[in-house]
Amino acid sequence: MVESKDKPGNLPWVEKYRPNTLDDLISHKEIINTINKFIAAKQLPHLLFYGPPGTGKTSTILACAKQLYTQAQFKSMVLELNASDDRGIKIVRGPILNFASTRTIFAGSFKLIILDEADAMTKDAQNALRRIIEKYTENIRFCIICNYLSKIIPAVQSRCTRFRFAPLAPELILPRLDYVIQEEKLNVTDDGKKALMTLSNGDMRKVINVLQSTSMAFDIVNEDNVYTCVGHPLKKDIETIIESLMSTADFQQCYNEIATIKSAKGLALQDIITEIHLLVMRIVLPMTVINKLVIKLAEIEERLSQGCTEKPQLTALISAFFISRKMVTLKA
Ligand SMILES: Nc1ncnc2c1ncn2[C@@H]1O[C@H](COP(=O)(O)OP(=O)(O)OP(=O)(O)O)[C@@H](O)[C@H]1O
Repeated sequence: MVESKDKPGNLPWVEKYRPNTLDDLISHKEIINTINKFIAAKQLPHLLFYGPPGTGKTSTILACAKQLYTQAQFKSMVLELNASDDRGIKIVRGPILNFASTRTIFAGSFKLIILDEADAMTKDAQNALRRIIEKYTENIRFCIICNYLSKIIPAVQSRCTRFRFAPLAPELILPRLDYVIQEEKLNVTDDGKKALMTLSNGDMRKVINVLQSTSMAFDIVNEDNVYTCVGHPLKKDIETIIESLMSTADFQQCYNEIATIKSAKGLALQDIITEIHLLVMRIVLPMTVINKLVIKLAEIEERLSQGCTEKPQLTALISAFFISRKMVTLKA
């Protein structure tokens, strides 16, 4: 993995450590093997890559393009369109059609159009695209990249070979993370690495971005510093909040205690609910009470995701715990 050496030092680390070749990519070995075979046989079909962010979709097609074309050919043979470009029918009838309909000067080869974040394209634009995909197949190959397959019309899906990029497994992220740590000469603890991987949910971009910001803000990258850097609740904060919810007798006092932690650490109620949910199963309460509590937590989370303000939802959270405690005392 020598990809960082020839890139300028002021690049964000996600770009500095973007894989240059297909072999540098971690995970998705079956996909990479298949694509390598397509390239070797010079029979690349139209491609459709889908899956969650930061799993290597764009990196894969860029590495393929580097394998297919020399540096001098790259500019004239590859058209890359992403979210910053217009997503309507105009872009299909304009730049895409122009690029697809002009013949390549390199005999025997085809040009490549990379449509990144294609799920943002309008239905009209996608419908216009399907004719172009068919008509110019001899001259052009498309690589359509999206997060949500359902946003791509079936007609476009059926013209492409689909590959799903799953979230990256922690054991695959770890060697890559160690490599970046070693290259950047960082002081990272084991619990810091674990926190980076837990927060990222298999998104390598997030791992590298959070690593970069934490290492810039703190001398050492440990669990507490990682969570503090992204404003995610620390384990000990959640334990204090649960303790307060389970033992404080006075509603107002409980509200004040949680609101103080929230504002001192700049925490979002949604993150607090997610973390409480992970711990709530471990609280010793009768199953019927836990069931009701989990349903209430889900309702609060839903309201927050719909844009409700945090204050009433915090009181709803405290009420849910107070009702559960009341149910326990009534049962006893
Ligand atoms: N499989 C991988 N192997 C090595 N690095 C990776 C991999 N996936 C992602 N990365 C890192 O994350 C960064 C972002 O990856 P990339 O742009 O390929 O993700 P993506 O799947 O296209 O995401 P999005 O859907 O948000 O566009 C890369 O620059 C690279 O540093």
